[in-house]
Order: sequence, then C-alpha cells, then structure tokens
Amino acid sequence: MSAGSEFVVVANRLPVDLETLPDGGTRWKRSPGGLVTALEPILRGNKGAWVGWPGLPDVDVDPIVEDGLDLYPVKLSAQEVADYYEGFSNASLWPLYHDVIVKPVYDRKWWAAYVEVNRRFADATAKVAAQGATVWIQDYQLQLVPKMLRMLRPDLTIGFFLHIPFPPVELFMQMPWRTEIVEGLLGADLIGFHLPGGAQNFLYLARRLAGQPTSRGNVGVRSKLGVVQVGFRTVRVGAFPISIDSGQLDELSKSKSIRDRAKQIRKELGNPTNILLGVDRLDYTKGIDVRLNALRELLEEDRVDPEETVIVQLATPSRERVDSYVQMRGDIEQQVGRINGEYGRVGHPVVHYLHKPVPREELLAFFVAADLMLVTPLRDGMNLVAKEYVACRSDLGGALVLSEFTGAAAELRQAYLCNPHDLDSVKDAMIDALTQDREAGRRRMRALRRQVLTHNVDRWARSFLTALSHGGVAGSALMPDEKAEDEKG
Ligand SMILES: Nc1ncnc2c1ncn2[C@@H]1O[C@H](COP(=O)(O)OP(=O)(O)O)[C@@H](O)[C@H]1O
Ligand SMILES: O=P(O)(O)OC[C@H]1O[C@H](O[C@H]2O[C@H](CO)[C@@H](O)[C@H](O)[C@H]2O)[C@H](O)[C@@H](O)[C@@H]1O
Repeated sequence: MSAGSEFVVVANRLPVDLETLPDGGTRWKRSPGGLVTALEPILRGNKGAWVGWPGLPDVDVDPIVEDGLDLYPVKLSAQEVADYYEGFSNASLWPLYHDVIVKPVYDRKWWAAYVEVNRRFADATAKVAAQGATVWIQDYQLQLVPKMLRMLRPDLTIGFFLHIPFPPVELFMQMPWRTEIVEGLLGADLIGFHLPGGAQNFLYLARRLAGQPTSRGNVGVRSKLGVVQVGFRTVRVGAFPISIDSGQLDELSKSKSIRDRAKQIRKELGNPTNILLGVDRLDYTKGIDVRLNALRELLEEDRVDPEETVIVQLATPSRERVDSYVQMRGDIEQQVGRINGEYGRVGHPVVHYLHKPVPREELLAFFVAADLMLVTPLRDGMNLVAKEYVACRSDLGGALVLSEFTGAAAELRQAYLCNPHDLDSVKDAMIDALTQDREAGRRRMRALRRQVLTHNVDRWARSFLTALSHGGVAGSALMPDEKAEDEKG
C-alpha cells in the first residue's frame, strides 16, 4: 500500500454510478444530485481521493486510480442497500430532516445496518488516508463516521458537511438514536451546515443530548463559528452555503451550440410565449406537485393561456424502491395527465414531462430557453438548480420563482419568493414573474447573477477547508478572506 492520500472525500456515492446494461454488462454514469455536482470539480482540482458506494449492490470494484482523482469503492450488499440506504437514510433520516413532510419510519434493523455500513466507510477511509491527512465526510448517510474514524485514526483532521437541513429540537427528538447521531458528528473537528439555523439547531442539541458545553452566540455565514467543547477537543460548527461552478456554466451557456439548441427547443415546443421549467430529482421534498397544482388553478382561472404556455418538467428518477417515492411518482404522473387531459390539444400538450436524467448540455439549453424557472420545494437544504438557472442567464432574461423553504432563498433574495404551503402565494409569484416589466426583470437577474457568480463552489470549499485547517476559538474563527469581507460590511 502506498503512503495514502492527503485529501479524502467520503460520501455515500462515488461521483460516478455503475449501471447494468441490457446485455448484463456494466458502465459508469454520472451520479445524481447536487452533492456530486458541487464536489467533483473541487476534487479534480485538488488531486484527492473519494471513498464511496459505486451505486449497484453486491459488486466488487477495484479502486480506480486516475490522474487527479482516485476512487475507492465501498461494497454494499442488496440487503444493506435496502436497510442502510433506502431504509435508515432515506425513509428515516431524510423525511425527519425535511420537516417530516412524510412520516419517518424508525426500524431497529435499519439502524443496525446504518451503524455497520458507517463502520465500513470509516475502515475504508482509515486505510486510504495518509498520516495527518484531511478527511471531508459528506452528508446524512454517514453521520457516525466522524467518531468512528477518529477512534481509528486520531492523527487525521476531520471535517463533516451536512447537505440537507438540520432539524429543530422538536423534530430531532423523535429519532430513537438521537444521542448516538449527535455524538457521531462530534467526532469531527468542524461540522458545516448550509445555513446558520442548522448550525444553531445542532449547538442546542449538542448541549442537550451530549451534555457538552457550547458557545451561545449567533453563528454567521462563513464567519463566527460556534464551538462545542468535547473533553479536551474543540469542535467547531459553522454555516457554509454550497454553490456551483458558476463561471463554467456561464461560459458554457453562452456557447453557440447551446444557444442554438435553446432556440430549437422553443421551436419544438411550438414557439409558445411562455416556457415554464422544473428540473429536479423526483423527490417529494421538491414540490413538483405544488407547481403543477398552481399551474392547473391558473389555467382554470384563465390567468394563464394554455395556447401560449407550456411547462417542461424534467425529473431524474430517484430512490425508486422507497414507498413514499413510488406513491409520489404515481401522484405526479396523474397530475400531468389531468392537466394535459383538460387543457392540452392533440400534438400540443401543456405539460412535457420526462422521467429520466437529461444530458448536461441539453439541461443548460433548457435553462437558456426557459422564461420562468419554477423551484418550489417544501424544504431543501440548498437547491443548486436555482443557482444553475441564474448562472445560465447572461442575457438577463427569464425569471426565477423560488420557495422560501430552500437554502438558496437566503442568498437569492431578488427571486420571486413564495411560500409553497400557500398555493395563492405560488400562483401570485408565477403571475408576477410572467408579467414582469422587461427592465425590472433584467435588474433582478443582474443582482441574482452577481450573487451566484461571486459565490461559487470553489469559494464554498475554500471557506470550509480554510476553517478546518485553521482551528480557533468561539466567535473568532473567521477565515482570512471572509474577515476582509466582513469588515467591508
Ligand atoms: N432531470 C435532470 N436531468 C439532469 N440533471 C438533473 C436533473 N434534475 C436535476 N439534475 C441535476 O442534479 C442536481 C440537483 O441538485 P440540487 O438542486 O441541489 O438537489 P438534490 O441534490 O437534492 O437533487 C443539479 O446539478 C441538477 O442540474
Ligand atoms: O444519492 P441520492 O440518494 O440519489 O440523492 C442525491 C443527492 O441528494 C441530496 O442532495 C443535497 O445536496 C445538495 C448539494 O449540497 C443540496 O443543494 C440539496 O438541497 C440536497 O438535497 C443529498 O443530500 C445527497 O447526499 C445525495 O447524493
């Protein structure tokens, strides 16, 4: 075995998924979701290693050692995929952390699998990391890994980032293994959340459940870290809103091929006045049903003309064997059928719905073509789609309707913000955006773009990793470049 990697990312998934082909063979494809979108460019730039599951059960895959990014697969059995991934991660933790939109299920067998698989990830990471390396553990599937890894390798610097919301005490206390989870996270040196609210929730729970003294002041954005004292160790807690490779998207979206494809998409849709767009994993948190209901009511009330309006909903399949996802897919497809049945014509549906991932360039062309981007989650840690849309609108055209319940809403204040629990609020935001004055729309988009282009994914990673490497004390752990920014106000 070589000396190991100096920088290791640990995430449930590798950035690529193995998929089975009809002839029984396999091939790699890009993994779904925003975590991979955000981290892949950073790791390539940092010559790191990535420890994760290759996406298929029961497969033995050798490490892939490439120039720039080494991949270390962790094998999961079919039973572990059912119990650890579909069960505890996505039917217990996911709904609990997303405001219990659906009822979380707590199952002792799932918890046992979660512990076992977290141990396997910790063991695999301990083998890959060089002496004194920095390890960055990602997300809710791996909340026990920080403590397990610290016990195996006290020499490592360990960061943890949660990509989904961290719930308030009233909800978190439902979790039968709440203390184990908080203590698992406290194995890290730095715990990051998208928003100060999540960090604040965690500090409270660390006091209450782990009985550790914590700082009491407010956590800031990329500044003013909170502190938990765990024996002689200081664990820091902060807010680091994630972003995208906005510069790259901006460039790509200006290319002739994407501009041409955007025009062609408009033509293929019958040159409507308004193209509405939704782009999501097919997940009940994303509020796809909310936007379809809002549109149906607007059509019913004659506030939107079905002859001049189409909506394109691109939905990537996700967690397809989890009951709540099966149920939701059926409901959404029924809604699509209902709108088309009532308001479409032959050859002219109102809703264009795809249940498959769309290639990256094609997706960018849809962003360029869309007059109105609908991002209406009931709860979302960040939502990178909202930022991707903005990054692709160098023409200053288009408008963004954005749920207040996304992490992105804290930054994208010039979007048409709405409350997805209040259908009238969503409908009004859609109408305001569709009828916006051209100049006012351009001003909003310019402001949104300034935010997204200056706060890119590189800055997110840098601010987290700088804080991780600096150490420091309560309230004073400001990163150097953020300090200057803070002083400017
Ligand atoms: N239908 C789709 N086809 C291709 N990519 C998609 C599709 N839906 C979502 N994506 C991509 O997946 C990522 C989703 O990230 P995000 O909005 O943060 O939500 P999540 O990580 O919960 O899925 C984005 O990079 C987005 O472009
Ligand atoms: O791996 P899957 O089960 O297929 O799910 C895909 C990813 O979904 C979640 O993404 C979150 O991370 C984004 C980036 O920080 C954020 O913008 C979004 O709001 C979150 O929902 C999940 O957290 C990832 O672990 C999954 O890989």
